[in-house]
Amino acid sequence: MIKYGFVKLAYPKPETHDSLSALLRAADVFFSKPQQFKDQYTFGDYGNDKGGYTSIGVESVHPNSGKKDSVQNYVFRDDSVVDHHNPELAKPAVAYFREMARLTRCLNSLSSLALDLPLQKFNEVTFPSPPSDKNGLALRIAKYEPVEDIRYGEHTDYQMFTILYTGGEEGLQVQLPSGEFEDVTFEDGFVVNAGDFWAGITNGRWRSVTHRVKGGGARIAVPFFTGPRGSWRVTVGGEELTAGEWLARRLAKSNK
Ligand SMILES: O=C(O)CCC(=O)C(=O)O
Ligand SMILES: [Fe+2]
Repeated sequence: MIKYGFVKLAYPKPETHDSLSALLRAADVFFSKPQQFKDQYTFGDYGNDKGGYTSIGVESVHPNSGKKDSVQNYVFRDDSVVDHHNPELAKPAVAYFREMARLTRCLNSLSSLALDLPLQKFNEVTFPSPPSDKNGLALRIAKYEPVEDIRYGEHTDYQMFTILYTGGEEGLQVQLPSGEFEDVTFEDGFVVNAGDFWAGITNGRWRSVTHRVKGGGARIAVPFFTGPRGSWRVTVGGEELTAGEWLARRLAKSNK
């Protein structure tokens, strides 16, 4: 986290891998459906509160590049309000979302220990009890087109952690402190990226890592984003604002 802004994490338990496999099978089926079928699950811009489908050529994740990414996505923002979603995808997605929420609790506690902070500090803001405003958790299932060009522009992730399944195929590249981009693959688990909030939380000790997806064969990746309730106050690049304001600002840019 200090030098590279990411770590590799082996599957914590077999159930995680099983629920991921079920999700990948359902995703394969969903993305192979006709465009008109998939479009009925679009509920707004990428990043909207209901989640759902975003077609190819909508997202533009590199801030200010204006270049559209060669990817289609399906997003779940919740593990309970799912009636509007594609049912075949929602079933395994909810199970996987819950696995990821459990893993998020572990990573949050581990972070507190590493930073010498109260053990439940990050869990209290990610999973407030009773639930107050919306947290930043989101499951993204991304199907990349087989193209030679960069398929997902360079960016940092917006919030706390990204627990990313990349499969064994090349695609993900992270920027090293030297400025070079290096291929990262990990078949037996997740790549966990640090997002934009950590630098403010740790006084600059942990950094968010710039990464992108290079060209290659068709590929599915499954990032799970973790983030606090929207009203939590954060500092990003010297500016103090709420987590929700920062997330909305970054998402708005990625829809341009
Ligand atoms: O597809 C990948 O490996 C990376 C995805 C990513 O960077 C993201 O969703 O923020
Ligand atoms: Fe990312």
